Formats: sequence, C-alpha cells, structure tokens
Amino acid sequence: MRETIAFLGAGSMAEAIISGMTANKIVSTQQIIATNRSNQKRLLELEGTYHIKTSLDKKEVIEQSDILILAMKPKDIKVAIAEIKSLLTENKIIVSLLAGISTGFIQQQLATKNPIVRVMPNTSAMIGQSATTITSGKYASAEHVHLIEKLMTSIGTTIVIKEEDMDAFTALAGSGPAFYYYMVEAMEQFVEAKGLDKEIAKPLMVQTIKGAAAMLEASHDSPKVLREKITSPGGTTETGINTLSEHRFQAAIIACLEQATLRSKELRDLFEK
Ligand SMILES: NC(=O)C1=CN([C@@H]2O[C@H](COP(=O)(O)OP(=O)(O)OC[C@H]3O[C@@H](n4cnc5c(N)ncnc54)[C@H](OP(=O)(O)O)[C@@H]3O)[C@@H](O)[C@H]2O)C=CC1
Ligand SMILES: O=C(O)[C@@H]1CCC=N1
Repeated sequence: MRETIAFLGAGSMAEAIISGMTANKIVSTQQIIATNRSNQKRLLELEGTYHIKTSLDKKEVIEQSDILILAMKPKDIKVAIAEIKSLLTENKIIVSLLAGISTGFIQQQLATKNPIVRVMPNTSAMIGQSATTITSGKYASAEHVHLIEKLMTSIGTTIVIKEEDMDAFTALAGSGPAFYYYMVEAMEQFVEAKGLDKEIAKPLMVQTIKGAAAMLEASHDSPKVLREKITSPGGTTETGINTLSEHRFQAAIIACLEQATLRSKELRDLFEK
C-alpha cells in the first residue's frame, strides 16, 4: 500500500496493529507515524522497536498521513477531535478503533465530510491473528472500506458488519481474547495447586486451545457435537462438564457477553455527550 498511516494514540492497541502491519510488510515502517497525548518515552520505545516515525506535533503527524487511526480511549475522543479538526483536509480517511463510539458522533464532532471507518480489532493483531470487524460511516465509500479492509487484513481476518452489531462483536471479538485468557488463568491456578511442572503444562494448555480452535474451523460438526465426541458416558469429561453446569458456566459466559455489549453502548452514552 502507498498510503501513510498515522496513529493518534500509542497504547496497547496501536502497538498491536503496528506490530502486525510491520511484520506483514503491507506498509513500510517509514509509512507509519504515531503520536500520543504527552508520553514521549513511549513514542521513543515504539520508534526503537518498530522503526516507525513518531512525533508529539499533531500538525506534523496529520499533514503526513493519508489514513488517520484514532487509538485513544473513548473518554478522550472529544478532546482529541477538538485538537485535530482544524488540521484535517477532507481527503484523509479517519479510522476509529474506539469501543462504543459511533461513526455518527465522530462525524458530527469533526463537522467535516471526511470518510470514517470504524474497526474493532483485538490484541492478537500483534501476531497477525486479530478477528476484526469493520463498519462504515456516512461519507465512507465502498472504496474507502475496501482500502481499510485491505489494511486490516494485514493484522488478521476481517469482516464487514452493520454498525448496530458493533457492540456485540466488540464483546465477542474485541474483548474476546481476555475472556479466553481468564479461563487459562484458572487453569494455571489448577496447575499451581497440583504442583505440576509449568514448563510442561503451558505448551499443553496452549496446544489444547489451538487444536480446539482448529477443529472449530475445520470440522463440519457443531461445538456441541465436538464436545459430545469427547464426552464418554461416565467418563472424566462428563464429570467435568456436569461440574461446569452446576456452576452455571454457560450462563456466566452469556452474562459476561451481555454485560460487555451493554458496556459498549454505555461508553457511547457516557462519552458522546
Ligand atoms: N486494548 C484492546 O484490546 C482494544 C482496544 N480497543 C480500543 O482502542 C483504543 C485504545 O485502547 P488501548 O490501546 O488499550 O488504550 P491505551 O490506554 O493503552 O492507549 C491510549 C493512548 O491514547 C493516547 N491519547 C489520549 N488522549 C489523546 C489525544 N488527545 N491525542 C492523541 N493521543 C491521545 C494516550 O497517550 P498518553 O499515553 O500520552 O496519555 C495513549 O497513547 C480504545 O478506544 C479501545 O476501546 C479496541 C479493540 C481492542
Ligand atoms: O476493554 C475495552 O473497552 C477495549 C475494547 C475491546 C477490548 N478492549
């Protein structure tokens, strides 16, 4: 790609995307420039690791960019837009990573006709394994969406969705890795309690998740059928599943996703004021 990409915000998600993009070489490191609110040390760290450009001068960053990625927290969006709106020309594509915040709000705050594309990646972008959803704002053409899709494909799989579904997919895929990590944390507690060798346990746990994910992808069987094929009557799996069921495991997962979805909407209500 020929476009220059600017990150407004240089935190974990910006880094995960920079890492994925630079490893994939979809853009050269010199086509990426990042800025943040004030943390110069962090910018130097990113410069050192990824050999990208950084600057605390927003004017310089914006002038150099064709695609501007908003990567600050939802609570900071209003101030961030106020800082950049007078620096923008309408040919720049704005990409938002922000949970909850709608394209309509960004458009209204900018008061310009810049195309806006909203994406929800996850931190597995770091190794090119994100599951990213994409949706478009009012002035984003199919061509703009296609360009951002191409860019995001460098950090994993991408799917274009309706904006109204963003909250739910933010829960499922944006936050999703954290929910799996939380389960692995519990497994680690078990390993510790049993006094098992962590060096042996970790690769086994990781391969078990990888294998299950690969089965979900490759097999025509539903998750339920896949589970039943492991569950011998009167065996270990059945006992384990019954215990999860007694602890209302599935209800807990559904509640977790419901609440995370709701929080995405709440972030909109809170910070679009
Ligand atoms: N982390 C994740 O897994 C995911 C996060 N997201 C979304 O990505 C966004 C960023 O999250 P995350 O990386 O975790 O957050 P971090 O807190 O790690 O980073 C936030 C960054 O925003 C910068 N910032 C704050 N205000 C401004 C401003 N006015 N102009 C420029 N930069 C500013 C901060 O700079 P400074 O350090 O100088 O204050 C910091 O670099 C959020 O909106 C989140 O919803 C989306 C998907 C997944
Ligand atoms: O927790 C959050 O709000 C962000 C959005 C998805 C993942 N992290």
